[in-house]
Amino acid sequence: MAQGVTGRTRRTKPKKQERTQKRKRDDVDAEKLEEAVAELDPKVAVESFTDLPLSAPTKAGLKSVHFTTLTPIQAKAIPLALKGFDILGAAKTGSGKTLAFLIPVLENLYRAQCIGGDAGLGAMIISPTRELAIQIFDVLVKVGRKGHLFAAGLIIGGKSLQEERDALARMNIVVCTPGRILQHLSQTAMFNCDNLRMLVLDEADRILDMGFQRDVDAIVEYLPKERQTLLFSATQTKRVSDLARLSLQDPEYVSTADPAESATPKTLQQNYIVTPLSEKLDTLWSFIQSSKKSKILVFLSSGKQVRFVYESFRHLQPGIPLLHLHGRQKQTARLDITAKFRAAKTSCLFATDVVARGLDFPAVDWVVQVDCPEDADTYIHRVGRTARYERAGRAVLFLDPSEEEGFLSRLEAKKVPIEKINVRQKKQSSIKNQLQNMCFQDPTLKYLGQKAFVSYVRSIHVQKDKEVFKLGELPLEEFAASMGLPGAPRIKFQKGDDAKARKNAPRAKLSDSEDESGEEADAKKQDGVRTKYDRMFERKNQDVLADHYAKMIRNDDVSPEELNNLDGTQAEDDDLFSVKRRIPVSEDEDEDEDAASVDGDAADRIPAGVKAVSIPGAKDPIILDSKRREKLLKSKKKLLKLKDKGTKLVFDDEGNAHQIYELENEDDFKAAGTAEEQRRRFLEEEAERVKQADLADKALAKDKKRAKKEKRKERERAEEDEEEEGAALDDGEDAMANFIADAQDSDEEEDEEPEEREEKPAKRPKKWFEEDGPAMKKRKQQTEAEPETLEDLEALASRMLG
Ligand SMILES: Nc1ncnc2c1ncn2[C@@H]1O[C@H](COP(=O)(O)OP(=O)(O)OP(=O)(O)O)[C@@H](O)[C@H]1O
Repeated sequence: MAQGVTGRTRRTKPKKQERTQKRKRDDVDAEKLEEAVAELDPKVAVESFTDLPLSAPTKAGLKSVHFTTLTPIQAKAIPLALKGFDILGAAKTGSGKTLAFLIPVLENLYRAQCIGGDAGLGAMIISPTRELAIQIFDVLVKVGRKGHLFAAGLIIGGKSLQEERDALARMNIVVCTPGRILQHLSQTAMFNCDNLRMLVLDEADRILDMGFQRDVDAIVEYLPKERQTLLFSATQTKRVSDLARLSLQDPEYVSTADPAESATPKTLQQNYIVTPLSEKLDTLWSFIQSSKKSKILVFLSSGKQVRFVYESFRHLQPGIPLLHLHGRQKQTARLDITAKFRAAKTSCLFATDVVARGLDFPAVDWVVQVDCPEDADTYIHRVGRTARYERAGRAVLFLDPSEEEGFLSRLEAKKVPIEKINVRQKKQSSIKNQLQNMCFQDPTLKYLGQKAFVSYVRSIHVQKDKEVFKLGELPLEEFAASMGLPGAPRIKFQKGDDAKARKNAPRAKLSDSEDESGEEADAKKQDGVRTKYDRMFERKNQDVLADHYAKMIRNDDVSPEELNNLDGTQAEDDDLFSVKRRIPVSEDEDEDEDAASVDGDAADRIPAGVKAVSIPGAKDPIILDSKRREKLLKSKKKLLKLKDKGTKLVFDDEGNAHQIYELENEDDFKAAGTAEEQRRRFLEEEAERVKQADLADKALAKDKKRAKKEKRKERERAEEDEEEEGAALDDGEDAMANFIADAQDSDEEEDEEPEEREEKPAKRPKKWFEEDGPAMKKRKQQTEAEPETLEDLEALASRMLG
């Protein structure tokens, strides 16, 4: 089959003459198949693909992927779909629904000889997420590549409209996401779907729900009414209104689920634990610690939660490769991460519901739901990422005591067999102090934590099921403390906030709203009025975060050690995830001569082609990737900064050095209380110190704001005085005077408040993580670059599609 990836159709070899001959043979085949399909009795059970009237290329494709027996949903749905019925297909997660619609798509278009550029678009397959669309496309290519001549492509965005447009014009089968295909339908003059024969909605209930409602209704308007429609999902919609929207004609409801049975696979073991919100992170950490040799998928409620948990756990070096995925990452990063998780033997992926549906990650051992899903259907899809197609798997759900009763009743209604288990107290460890320490030392992590907190609370606020999600009963202060935050950030809720609409909003839009909401935590005034200063403060923080995150996503999604692990060579646990800090360099100081050489160990970590020198006493070698760094070596004063500060030691009578604490008098130590008391006191003091530092930060910001306000008032007063004086001037002079005053004002404003300008945040000194040397640039090019050309994307997709 000819395949195109996000923007162009790519044809496989057969030369023109061979193709024409093949088309003739196919015509004959198609006619024979048509007769065979007409005679096919869908009530007669079929077991093997060879029992079905399928074309030779499809049979060969199935053989090449070693599929011989049909799964129950395939056995029921394929014969009906071949005969042209509209279908509502429902079967458990991992039961083979993808082929249940792909085989009929290939076959029905084949029999109709809807092949080649002139035939036009014959089938449209819509998926709710890009990842799932790619996976469907992957299966289509695998099954269709043994001799089918269709042109198939992916339209999921991440590519210029023009390139996608050109490709669409030649496609016979398109796999797409709703938003992007609608964009083409409404903006591409030459794109028409008059010949469309089949519409398929995978995860149909999701596509038909509130979030995609408008897009889907608009898409359907462009499609011919006379067509075959196939809807598939593990949690199927049967709402008449939904079916009417799609103009389904007497659809056949095909389900393999026994109504008395659960919609979850039998091979899945499901448990829940009750853990207060404030202990969730501790429980998750302890869980990961006890499952280091597993492949784990952890669901959290928002991208910000995912980012915070991933970043903080990474710093804590859990001894298992960590990955994270959410809808606001760039497409290339998302594809890369799904590919890595697919290939991994042991790994822990923190993700939002962007991977809850349809994705077929092989051999996931555990699905952990740290944040309660919005409803039972989401629960079913999430746990469905494990125990796929006859394999075993385990799922565990964390519930706050306030959620337990409500959510269990929702699961019971869906007959989900779930049992309570308790956490072994011996295995439970707390990371609260480490998180507190990390947030204190690293403001970026603190901001992330605050954003994560706010987004979590918002996600609870917007939940529709108030019997499960009771914001008032959640221990929010304790939750903030458990994340290492010095207090619970203040939150202002927006009216009419629609979680699903936000979920489906384009990435760019989302990041706007996200940034706005996130920073409310610190920056919004109690009366809700946002000043220029507030905006400036928000912008600065976003700036730090955005850059920091961009870098982390580009460089550190998987550390080299993690990559090793993914390759199967397990590194030492305690070597995992070390964060390599960059060496800070200040610009202006005296210079002097000094130099050194690289030590062997450090040299291993330096990319080939980059010069590096080590400084005696300094932890890391300096990478000579710029003139500035070379200059640095000439300044003794600067070099001093790079050396270790040293440790204070005390010498005993024999002249032996000791750490200070070693020489503390035992009686003194005992007098200060038990070790546990001292530890608790120390932690309390430290927590207080963090709180005070935070208050001081806020007070400072307040003072600055007041000073600025004063200045502005003074200036306004001066302007008023000037205006009064200038009133005596004649008209011409007056206009000129005003003009000059305006110009001066704007200059002044620039000098005084440059950071208040909306367009560009003030340039700030580079941080340790913002090195921009050649090595970095090269790495950036390799890892972060949004694919600019079609070839980039094709290369990427071909990696995905194997
Ligand atoms: N006939 C078959 N024989 C063997 N394996 C199959 C067959 N059909 C599908 N599979 C395998 O079963 C797994 C699950 O299939 P698929 O992803 O289509 O499930 P699904 O029902 O769509 O799941 P979900 O509800 O999560 O989307 C895949 O790994 C697929 O390769």
